Amino acid sequence: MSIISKKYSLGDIKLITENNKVKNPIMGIPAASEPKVATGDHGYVLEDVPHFTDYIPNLPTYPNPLQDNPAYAVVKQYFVDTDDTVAQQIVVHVDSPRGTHFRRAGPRQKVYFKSDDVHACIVTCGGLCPGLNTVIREIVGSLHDMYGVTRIEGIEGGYRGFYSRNTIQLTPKVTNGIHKRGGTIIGTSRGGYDNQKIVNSIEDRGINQVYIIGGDGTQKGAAAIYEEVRRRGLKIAVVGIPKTIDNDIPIIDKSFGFDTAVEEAQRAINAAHVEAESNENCIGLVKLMGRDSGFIAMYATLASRDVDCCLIPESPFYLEGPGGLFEYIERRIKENGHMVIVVAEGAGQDLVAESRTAGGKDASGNKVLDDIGLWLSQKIKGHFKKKTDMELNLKYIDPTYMIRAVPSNASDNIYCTLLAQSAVHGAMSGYTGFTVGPVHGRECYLPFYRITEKQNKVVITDRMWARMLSSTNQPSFLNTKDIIESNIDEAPPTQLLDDQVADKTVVTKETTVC
Ligand SMILES: Nc1ncnc2c1ncn2[C@@H]1O[C@H](COP(=O)(O)OP(=O)(O)OP(=O)(O)O)[C@@H](O)[C@H]1O
Ligand SMILES: O=P(O)(O)OC[C@H]1O[C@](O)(CO)[C@@H](O)[C@@H]1O
Ligand SMILES: [Mg+2]
Repeated sequence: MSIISKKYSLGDIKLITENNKVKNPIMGIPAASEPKVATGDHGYVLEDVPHFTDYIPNLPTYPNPLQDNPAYAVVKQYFVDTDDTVAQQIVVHVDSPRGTHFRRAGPRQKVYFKSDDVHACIVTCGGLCPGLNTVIREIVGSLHDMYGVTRIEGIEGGYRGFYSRNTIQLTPKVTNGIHKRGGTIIGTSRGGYDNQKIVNSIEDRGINQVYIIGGDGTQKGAAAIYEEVRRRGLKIAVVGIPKTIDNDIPIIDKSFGFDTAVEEAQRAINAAHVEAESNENCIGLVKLMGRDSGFIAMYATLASRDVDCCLIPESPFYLEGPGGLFEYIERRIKENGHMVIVVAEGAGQDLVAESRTAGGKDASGNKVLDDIGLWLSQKIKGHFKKKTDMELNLKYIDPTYMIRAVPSNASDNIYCTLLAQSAVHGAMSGYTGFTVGPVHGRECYLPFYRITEKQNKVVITDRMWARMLSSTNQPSFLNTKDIIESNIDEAPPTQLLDDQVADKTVVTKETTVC
């Protein structure tokens, strides 16, 4: 089987199931819901993605048409070696096991589809994000220009579009230039997920490659679509492309659109700073997106250097008393005459809860948050009116939707291009039930469960948060107990950190890391 490196004998590499039962990779095919994990010498672990050959026997293969493409023919070793994998951890110690690896993305020598037989579709789900149109454009371009595929459809309006809307024909002509526009030309939505209706629609339309662009909720839905497709024994590649402006998807370096969002947030922070500087005793308060993760707020703050306080969901804070937010604001205004505060929308929700107005869930089941920006504005104004003789000026700027409605910037456009090309190469090569993304700058195929099992969060015991604190000079609002109870116990995330801790678990050849 292709998951087994040819360099190892079967005795050296074992396919492991979730229950730690070792299966002979030739005799036993893991059930769909079981992770496909192989181990090798020195603690090498491959968390692989499914392939058609796992559940459909005797499939024909074809030479990859890219070998005749003049643009790629000159590139030496253009095709990815089937044994290439990418390490999850790159900071290691001399005695570290080799650790977890993911399959490297890219074109393979053999493909599992004839170009004329491919019938692809693309769907975008969840909130908007800069770069959605670029990914759509580049999937269409990659399928058409690299593999000669001509039947590509856009599913309108998210998951529910599979069973309730007509499709849009996507061609290079239709998608040309869309990367310069924000939003998604095929529309998006929350809710409306019906697994059976979606798979029925895919099957009825004769679609055999499904590209699903969306966040954590969308990827959970994509995983379930893959399971159903596999249960029905269909040769349909189900491919996820992770999208989240909040950068809360684990494993991958960062998500597309995040850079653009941080850049766009600078405009709001600059405006807040101009207002604050020009008016007496003035606070410029900016609310940015980030339901559960404060990456946009943290990176926008670090980039700007004009921010005096950044509040995120991961770092609890309090208003009154010594070491609290009000005390810090009073000091800062006395010293400087003005200040800028950036608050992520999910910050301080425990405080707002006392006077909750929102509540409930959206169509996808996400918690509807109270407006922390408005709440904080009122609290700060109220405090200064009551407790000080200072006339306080507060300018509240809420650019939330503006930072995600813009087109993607240059670096995100390139990022989206690599994602789309990797996704198409993966599907053409027979991989399915996977999502794609960069791990330490290398595009990888990742099993769905690895990116949906938890959310990526800012680690407040990490050096990046310390850099942020030292740039604003704000108090940490934490005591030792808070720090101990914070995410310190969790495995170190991979995103945007420069001090990853090497996995020191001693892993022997027979040990599983699932
Ligand atoms: N656990 C789940 N299983 C199947 N489908 C889901 C699940 N969670 C969400 N979905 C569906 O996925 C789609 C998008 O979900 P959601 O609105 O939560 O956005 P998302 O993909 O998480 O993106 P983001 O939150 O970054 O905007 C919706 O159609 C929703 O019904
Ligand atoms: O108002 P909508 O469209 O549901 O989107 C808001 C949510 O989308 C996100 O940007 C995630 O996509 C969150 O940060 C935010 O809470
Ligand atoms: Mg989500």
